[in-house]
Amino acid sequence: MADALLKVDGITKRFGGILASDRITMSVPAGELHAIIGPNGAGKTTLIGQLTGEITPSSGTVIFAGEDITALPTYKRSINGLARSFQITSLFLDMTALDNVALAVQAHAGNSFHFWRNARKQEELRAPASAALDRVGLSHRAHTVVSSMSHGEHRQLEIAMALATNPRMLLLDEPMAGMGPEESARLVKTLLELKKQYTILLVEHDMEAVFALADRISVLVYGRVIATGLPDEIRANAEVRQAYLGEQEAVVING
Ligand SMILES: Nc1ncnc2c1ncn2[C@@H]1O[C@H](COP(=O)(O)OP(=O)(O)OP(=O)(O)O)[C@@H](O)[C@H]1O
Repeated sequence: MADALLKVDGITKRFGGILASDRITMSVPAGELHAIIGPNGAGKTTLIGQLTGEITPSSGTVIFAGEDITALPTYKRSINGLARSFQITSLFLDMTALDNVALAVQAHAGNSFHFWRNARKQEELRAPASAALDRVGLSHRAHTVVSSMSHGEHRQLEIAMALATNPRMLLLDEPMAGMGPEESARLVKTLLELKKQYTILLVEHDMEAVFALADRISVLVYGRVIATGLPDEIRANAEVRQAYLGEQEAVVING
């Protein structure tokens, strides 16, 4: 797939005796929402970590937009346009939603910005921050202090912070985790909009969300990709059903 935006070639990661990534090869063309599913401990977070640069693979390469980024640190990958949604732990709880996103814009821009220095620079940070909040449906909460927002809103805010870095591709690690059905449904709607503009890699346990959103799905089991395909192909795949989807059958079959 010559025009893949992201190409992972033979990524392997060992933690002592555990093979957390076992020669993972996959590619995500521009414009695709690619979901990674698999049971607990399958190696999904380890894979994402190797894409963001937080974990160094034992072997294999990661190519993004035609460039070998395997050895690049996280901040350089972010500058290249590969953005991971921020973690809740990185939110400043006593600041407003808008200021949190503005700080993400500033962090991405590096030292060329000094956040509180003058009004014009503040506006340069706040305009893209405001646009990012709008894209995740949080405009009405822009001036709300983050500590008084719900868990679901925090997760939306993390995505807004990733969007504020003007990425080409978004890496989302379990964005629905800890959400109730209503919050999940709202986030699915948001992601349906975002997928029109961004290439997205989504790790998610919520099968209803995955099958509502994914263009293609890869299934990881014991660090190995056992299947990649269209949602219908994954639903029908006997090995996948046996390894993983059996327990999710009601959702998947009716999905
Ligand atoms: N830093 C580490 N040191 C040792 N073992 C690790 C480390 N990180 C992950 N592992 C192991 O690697 C395997 C894959 O873990 P990983 O967290 O990537 O799975 P996962 O699919 O994200 O799981 P979950 O769905 O529960 O989040 C597991 O066996 C885990 O215990």
